[in-house]
Amino acid sequence: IPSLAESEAEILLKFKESLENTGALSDWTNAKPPCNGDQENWVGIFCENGTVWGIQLQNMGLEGIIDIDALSKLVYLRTISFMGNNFDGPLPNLTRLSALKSIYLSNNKFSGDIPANVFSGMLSLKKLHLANNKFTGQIPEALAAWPRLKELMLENNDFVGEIPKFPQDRIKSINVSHNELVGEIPVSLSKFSASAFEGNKYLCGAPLRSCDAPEQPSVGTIIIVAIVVTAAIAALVVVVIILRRRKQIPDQPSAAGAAGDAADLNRIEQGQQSGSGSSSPEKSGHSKKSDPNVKITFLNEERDKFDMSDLLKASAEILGSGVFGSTYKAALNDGELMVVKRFRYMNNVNKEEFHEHMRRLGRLSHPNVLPVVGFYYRKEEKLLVTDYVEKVSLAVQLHGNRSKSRPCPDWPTRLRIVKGVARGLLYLYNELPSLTAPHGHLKSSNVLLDGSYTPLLTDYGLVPVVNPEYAQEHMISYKSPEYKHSGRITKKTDVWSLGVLILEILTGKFPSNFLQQGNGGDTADIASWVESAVRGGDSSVEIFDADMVRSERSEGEMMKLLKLGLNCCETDVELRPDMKEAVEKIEDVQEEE
Ligand SMILES: Nc1ncnc2c1ncn2[C@@H]1O[C@H](COP(=O)(O)OP(=O)(O)OP(=O)(O)O)[C@@H](O)[C@H]1O
Repeated sequence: IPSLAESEAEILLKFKESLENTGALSDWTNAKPPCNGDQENWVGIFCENGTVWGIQLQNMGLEGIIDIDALSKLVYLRTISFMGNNFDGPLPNLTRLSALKSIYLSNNKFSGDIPANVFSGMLSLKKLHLANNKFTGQIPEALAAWPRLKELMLENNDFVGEIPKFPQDRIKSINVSHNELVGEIPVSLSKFSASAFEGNKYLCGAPLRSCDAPEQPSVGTIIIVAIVVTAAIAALVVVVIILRRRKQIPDQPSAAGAAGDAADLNRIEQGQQSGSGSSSPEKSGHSKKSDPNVKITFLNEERDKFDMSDLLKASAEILGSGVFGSTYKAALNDGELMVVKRFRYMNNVNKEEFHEHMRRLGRLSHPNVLPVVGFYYRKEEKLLVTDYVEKVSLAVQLHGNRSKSRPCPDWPTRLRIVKGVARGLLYLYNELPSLTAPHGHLKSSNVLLDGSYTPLLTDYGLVPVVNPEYAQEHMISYKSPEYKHSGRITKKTDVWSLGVLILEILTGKFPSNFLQQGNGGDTADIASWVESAVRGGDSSVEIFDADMVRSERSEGEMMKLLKLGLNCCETDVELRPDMKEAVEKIEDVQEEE
């Protein structure tokens, strides 16, 4: 439509006039219209049928005024992104852009309160990204009423007050971390990970600490609480047994064991409370003891360098709560950061077998596998100790708050992450051949990234020790199509998890957001979504993460990896590559053609 295209050029040039530092927009001139059909002639413009449907001017050093009046004349405009520029002052009055589906204004210098009515009438709004600015005041309550709002990214601002009460299942992705929010997290948001809410000192409720729980226990307290609770239960069992004996009910087979347990637990409790926590390495093995009862077993002599009393005393900050329990970060005296993860529901094997399995895990050594440094064993609960990994998880990196120290990973970084994950997995396959799913719980929160974005796998090799019913309900392998169809996991189940992870990395979409029951009882998943988008000929802009910086010459390789991800997700296990083949194909993908 030439006349419309011309007028769009005029509108956009008018829009450019109020911007400053527009060096990056040098091809915005009258020499060519912004769109020819679906072809974009101007940088940062997305076209469809000769009209502009999107403007994405990211990381261009732009400042000045965003001319909403001009933008409101672009009748087909549905998405705007001005992320990563230097815009400041109050949020522009977006009310006139009522057809917008996505607004990305993160990583600027906007400030001030957001007027309550600024989004009024924006009934199509699906995604609102205002992270890493200096907004103040309340999060507008009206956002909770927008029928289509799915993604809300408000992290790293100075928002105050309570989080609006979003209806159940409306929001698919949220981050309000590092603000000044207070009060209880609405129940409708409690399913999101703690990282979406952390950094708000007075915010509480699931997935953060309960509103009346203390904030930072020490690691020692965590252990003591676990022991005391267990001891109390055991003592209760003993009392019941004694009472039953008095009534001359014949002994139950478990009585002696339970009484022994209780005595043992009481000893441990006393030992723990009076124990100095000083340590001396045990000559015959790699274990280190502080007293006869409470001991963390160290799995690697070279790492056997910190004193257990350091760890017990260290104040532990909760990092989040997963399906097995909470994970804590603890700083030792010398500043070294450790992570202690509590595991419940881990009684599938007896103590000796558990120790043996941990020793197997402790022997692993690969640049993409986070070693288990040590563990603490109680029948009812285990603690696993690992190093703290600086950039936290891939999940946080992909879906969490963005800042200078945590920028959105670009395509080369994402490809390196996929390759590292693949190498780590292949290593686990080679070293743990007896396990059906050597990882078993692969997902983006279990891929940690170090300072140079090297991925490190964690929570691997646990399927054999987790109680089967619990594993079936909660571990990633048991969400696979083959488990749903045949009740079995196979050697290709981790390949499926790898496929899902690849799709998540490329699309920037969180797989669990797709796990809702469809009408026919079918479970929608990220692979079906990607597959139908590819089949339907959706543009790469719509499929790949819009925030992922890449060059034009990388699109072909990105598509190659996407298709490989889909292949790994094949419902029919026969059609999936095995781990070795999958990794070989991943190694073939290049940054650019
Ligand atoms: N060693 C570590 N260093 C830094 N962050 C970690 C470390 N281990 C776990 N985390 C982070 O702590 C948070 C809580 O982890 P946790 O393992 O308890 O839950 P999860 O990974 O979300 O779920 P699951 O229990 O199913 O693995 C996650 O964001 C995770 O990425």
